[in-house]
Amino acid sequence: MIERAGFRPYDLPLRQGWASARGGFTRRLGWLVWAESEGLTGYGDCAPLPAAGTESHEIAASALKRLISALPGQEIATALAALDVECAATTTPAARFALDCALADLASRRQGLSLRRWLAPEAVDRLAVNTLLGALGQLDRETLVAAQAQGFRVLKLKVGLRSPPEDLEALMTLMPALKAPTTLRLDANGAWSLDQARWFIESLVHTQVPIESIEEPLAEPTPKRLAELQALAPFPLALDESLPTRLATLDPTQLGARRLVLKPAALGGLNRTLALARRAQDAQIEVVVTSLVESAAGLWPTAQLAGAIATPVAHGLATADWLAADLGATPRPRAGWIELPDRPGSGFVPTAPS
Ligand SMILES: O=C(O)CCC(=O)c1ccccc1C(=O)O
Ligand SMILES: [Mg+2]
Repeated sequence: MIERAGFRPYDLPLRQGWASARGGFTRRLGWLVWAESEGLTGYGDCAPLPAAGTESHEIAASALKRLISALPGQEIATALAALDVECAATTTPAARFALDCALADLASRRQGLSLRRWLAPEAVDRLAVNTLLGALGQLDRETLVAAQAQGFRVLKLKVGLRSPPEDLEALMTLMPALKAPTTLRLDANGAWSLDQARWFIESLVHTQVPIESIEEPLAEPTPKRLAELQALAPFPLALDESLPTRLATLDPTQLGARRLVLKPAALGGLNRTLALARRAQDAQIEVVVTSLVESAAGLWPTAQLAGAIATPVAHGLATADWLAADLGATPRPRAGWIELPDRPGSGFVPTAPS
């Protein structure tokens, strides 16, 4: 039975400003959520980011208050099941993710299982991850060389902050610094019209720039437009922040794109993201799991989910270094991989007593 539950706000500064075609931020604000049962504590993180498809902080705060006050006296399994009824993932995904993680952390600790194996017995222990180098226009050669020296094989860059020709020229300039098998993952965050995206992709195809994928190329990503673009691209196009709004009616075979970027904090929880991943994979659609640049309390369960999904594609989980301070130790990439520990639960342990 859950005896106590609570949440407290956090405000973590970034080491450097985050920039994307959908705007940026310089700090991450959220809440550490916890639930206690029989001497164990489970943790979750609620860190809304409306640009990524979550609710606002105001809406998340009132949902958290309501959901957390209902926990004491409930069994963990009952509370988990109640989330499906009482908390619409479509309207409050970040709040639902936080509660879901706290309860799943608690349940898996109780069973002595890592969260990933509690989610899926066939979970893997190692995750390939990309590094995120920020906006293409601000990137220098040294950063590109250093990221490869650290062992990253997929380097992610934000594009669409300037015109497509400027972005293309910057890529051509950087290309000599790329050593095989390093590839670039580009994220346009919905910056382009169909004509701009077509021009950019067709131009790229004539260069030798090794592109791994492009996330959210289109301002209006209808399946028809995406399919037209995808037919031009020898690499996957991916849907990311346009996904949460379409979740209710989502048929993975009808998206027009070959890849989905899954952010469990924007999709409303671990199990429902895992279910979506399975449906996508059954339809030959690749999936990638990424963080919301939230605290370690959210990054750990997100990485555990990626372990449960078990795909070879690099995940966007190397985001801990964007934060100048954190709530606990973070999953650390080494040579382009995150090695998940065997200990029970998500792996998150808060550094200071709250
Ligand atoms: O994919 C990654 O490497 C990190 C996650 C990431 O880029 C991201 C983080 C917060 C909000 C939006 C995005 C994005 O992919 O657009
Ligand atoms: Mg993205």
